[in-house]
Amino acid sequence: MIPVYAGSRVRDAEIPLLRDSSDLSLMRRAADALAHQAVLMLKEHTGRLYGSRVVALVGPGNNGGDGLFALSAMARRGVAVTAVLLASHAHQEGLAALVRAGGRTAAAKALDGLLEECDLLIDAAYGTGLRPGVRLPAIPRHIPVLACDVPSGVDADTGAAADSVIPAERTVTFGALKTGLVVGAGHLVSGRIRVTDLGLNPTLGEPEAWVVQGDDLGLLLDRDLGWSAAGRHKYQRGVLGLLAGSARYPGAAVLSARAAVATGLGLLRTIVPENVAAALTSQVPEAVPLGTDELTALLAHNRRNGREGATRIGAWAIGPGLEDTPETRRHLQQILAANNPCVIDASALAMLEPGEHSQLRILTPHAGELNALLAKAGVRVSPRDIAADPIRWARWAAVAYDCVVLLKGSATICTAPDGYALIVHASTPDLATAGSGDVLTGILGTLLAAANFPATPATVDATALTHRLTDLAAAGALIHAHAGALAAREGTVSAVDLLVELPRAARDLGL
Ligand SMILES: NC(=O)C1=CN([C@@H]2O[C@H](COP(=O)(O)OP(=O)(O)OC[C@H]3O[C@@H](n4cnc5c(N)ncnc54)[C@H](O)[C@@H]3O)[C@@H](O)[C@H]2O)[C@@H](O)CC1
Ligand SMILES: Nc1ncnc2c1ncn2[C@@H]1O[C@H](COP(=O)(O)OP(=O)(O)O)[C@@H](O)[C@H]1O
Repeated sequence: MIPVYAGSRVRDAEIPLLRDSSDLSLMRRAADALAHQAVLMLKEHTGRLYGSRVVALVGPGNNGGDGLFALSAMARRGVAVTAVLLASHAHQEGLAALVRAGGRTAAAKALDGLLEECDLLIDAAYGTGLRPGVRLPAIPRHIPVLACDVPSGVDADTGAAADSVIPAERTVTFGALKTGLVVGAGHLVSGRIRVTDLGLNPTLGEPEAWVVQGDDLGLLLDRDLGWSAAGRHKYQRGVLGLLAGSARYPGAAVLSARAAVATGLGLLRTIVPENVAAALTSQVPEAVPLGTDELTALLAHNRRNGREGATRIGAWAIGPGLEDTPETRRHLQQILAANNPCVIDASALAMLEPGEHSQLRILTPHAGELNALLAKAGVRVSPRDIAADPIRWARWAAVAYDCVVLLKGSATICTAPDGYALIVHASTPDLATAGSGDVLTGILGTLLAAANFPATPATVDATALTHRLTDLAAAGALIHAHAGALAAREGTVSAVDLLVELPRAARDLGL
């Protein structure tokens, strides 16, 4: 797990250090790391170093200072370097170092001409000190860009990006991974990210969130708490109830059901409309239908005896393709009243009320659904606001609905009501395909069902419970992302391709 900090937090930690360190040692370390990555990129793109041409956009602050010191290091290695000064002033010591090393400076109006003969652009215009309203020069797409700390135009706190943002092939970031690089538009323009440690960690405090990766899966599932130990019988591997599907969206129920089974579920019980049942049975023979009367009896039994033992449903997956009818509302209310762990997706999200005390729920909205959830809770935001600061608004929804929220998008954000947040950011854009969310719901359902949550959560520390749910949500997103990566190797990715890759994805990640 990699800690992530708001860019302004890192800046606040850096500024006193920079002021106190007369030898500029921090800035030189940052610049050396930047120059190192620039050399790697030059070798990759041009196959040589000596005689290649590097231009840097240099802004008025310390970000520009990093760029100037990096250019001087490269000039000493035979690279022809030019600093394009975007403002009337630039970092003085950095400028002096550049001149000493034989580098050149140029005014902003010379940029277009310089770019015609440029092997690499270093973007050191603005970093964590960016204020809104910036206007940046357009860089032709064919020029490889290395961003210094943060791609210029990205808000390092939120991931919001200016229209003129300069997308980078790589970003070397200093001190810590910044929130703005892993969520929102910032995530889409940062390219490959390298973090250079500046020894700031003791002064940074609690991270804002954590980025999780495939090798974190074991930690997230917390095997000690009962995840799929070998030799368990099917009921212990997890029994999931699925409330999904409609005549209009019969495929959604099938996708969720198949995903749940492919992730290693013990037993699947399904409540789907009659006109979906036949298709479901033929495409998911593992599913065992659950009648309305049986549902009532089963939930009553759960209430009396807890969720342990044969045939007790341990968790629910609710929503994919569901139609809002009196019957589905009745089922939903019955299930929610039983307070089983559940993942709630798609149209079922619109059937929820804010403020219900329900820590065992994971809601899985995309940005549009999050917008609607927040509106219902009286929080007026636009989809643009959500795109500009997704962690903030996912947290608001987690508080308003008192449950865990998994916000889908190019980065997936999982957050608990107390703000604990995990980010899955390395997923392929190919996942953005119809039905992909239904697959995720099935995966999450299986993880919840197998996690053996205590039947009487009131006796368990509520925060620990929501953190465990958040961990499982992120684990599900990781498995989903890895299945997407495996499928993408063969070409475009459909939801069925994801299903095919799920068993391998689960095995690769050690599930
Ligand atoms: N403090 C330190 O020890 C270190 C700082 N580092 C660098 O320092 C950067 C932060 O430096 P700064 O705080 O100087 O911030 P920046 O260099 O990111 O930008 C601040 C400057 O840009 C101007 N500016 C901001 N927004 C503008 C806008 N919209 N239009 C026009 N001008 C605008 C400000 O007036 C100020 O002059 C980091 O991103 C990082 O690159 C690194 O060198 C690591 C070490
Ligand atoms: N640009 C993107 N890059 C990576 N993953 C994405 C991107 N856009 C969407 N996703 C992921 O694809 C899935 C789409 O889910 P959803 O929007 O519910 O689709 P559907 O309702 O069609 O099934 C989510 O897991 C989401 O995080």
